[in-house]
Amino acid sequence: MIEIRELTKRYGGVTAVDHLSFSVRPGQVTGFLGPNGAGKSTTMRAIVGLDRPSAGTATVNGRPYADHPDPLRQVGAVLEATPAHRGRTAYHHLLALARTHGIAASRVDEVLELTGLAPVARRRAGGFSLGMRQRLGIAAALLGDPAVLMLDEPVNGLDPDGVLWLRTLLKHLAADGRTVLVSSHLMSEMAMTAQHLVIIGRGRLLADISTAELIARSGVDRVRVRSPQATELRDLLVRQGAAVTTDEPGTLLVGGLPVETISTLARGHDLALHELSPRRASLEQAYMRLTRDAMEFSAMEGSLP
Ligand SMILES: Nc1ncnc2c1ncn2[C@@H]1O[C@H](COP(=O)(O)OP(=O)(O)OP(=O)(O)O)[C@@H](O)[C@H]1O
Repeated sequence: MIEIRELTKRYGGVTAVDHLSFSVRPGQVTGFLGPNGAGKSTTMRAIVGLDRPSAGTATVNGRPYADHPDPLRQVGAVLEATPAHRGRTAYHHLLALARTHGIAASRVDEVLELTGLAPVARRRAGGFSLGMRQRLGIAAALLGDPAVLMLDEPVNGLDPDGVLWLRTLLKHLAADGRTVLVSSHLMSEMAMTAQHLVIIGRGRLLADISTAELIARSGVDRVRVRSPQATELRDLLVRQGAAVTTDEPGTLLVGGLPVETISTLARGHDLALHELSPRRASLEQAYMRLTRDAMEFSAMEGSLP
């Protein structure tokens, strides 16, 4: 469990994180979302004690990270993809880490298998691609078999196979009862990986919500209707107060009337329907709306005398 309470971090005149509070619970993947510069990395650095908060607290399993006698067994963190000594092989990099943290050497082979690095374990990390370095960072984070796993933008540099692999791995780790926090600026990726979402903008909390609920709240925006009598149908729907637009001949996008009403009206006027499909505002749109509003709000605040 990670608990952030009223966390604030200022760098000179810049407030990177602003009275932020949220909890990350075990048993599910939590996506940490926000546009570039929202404060995700700063928050994650504060969680592992790399950044000292200006105010507020960040605790892991009830204590600040630095107060744990066995931090590598508490939290596995992948904050940037440059962890390894370039001249060392992947195996020796992990072995050195294991030795300095009292972890059995046999665990090195386990994490190499888990991350798909076993075939390149004897190659020098200096020659690794960005994707391989990401995997090596994840292997290091998993060494202590930690209860909490935290990854900052781990998808960067991974190819589509790697993205799918990571998504599956994170879900398994969470299903085993671990706390998994993973940051991204891509809502589409997080919607497929995370069961819960914490969304921030300009260092402030915008939403702390289950992915399912955010999808449900995105709601039905409009109904797409196709008809060989689209013009008559459009006039009819407008008379009923609908907002109707057209993006291709014979097709209407109808706002303000439910599917049932459109169907009943068309039947009552003998108008044929070839398609009647509700369109959900995409999650991406819901996310953009949420973060854009935060930006505008902050811009307005900034312009006040
Ligand atoms: N060491 C630092 N010194 C000064 N300003 C910083 C420092 N670290 C971060 N910032 C500023 O704090 C704000 C938040 O940055 P942060 O890197 O935490 O955001 P982020 O959400 O992780 O963004 P990104 O997705 O671009 O990595 C930004 O305005 C950034 O310029």
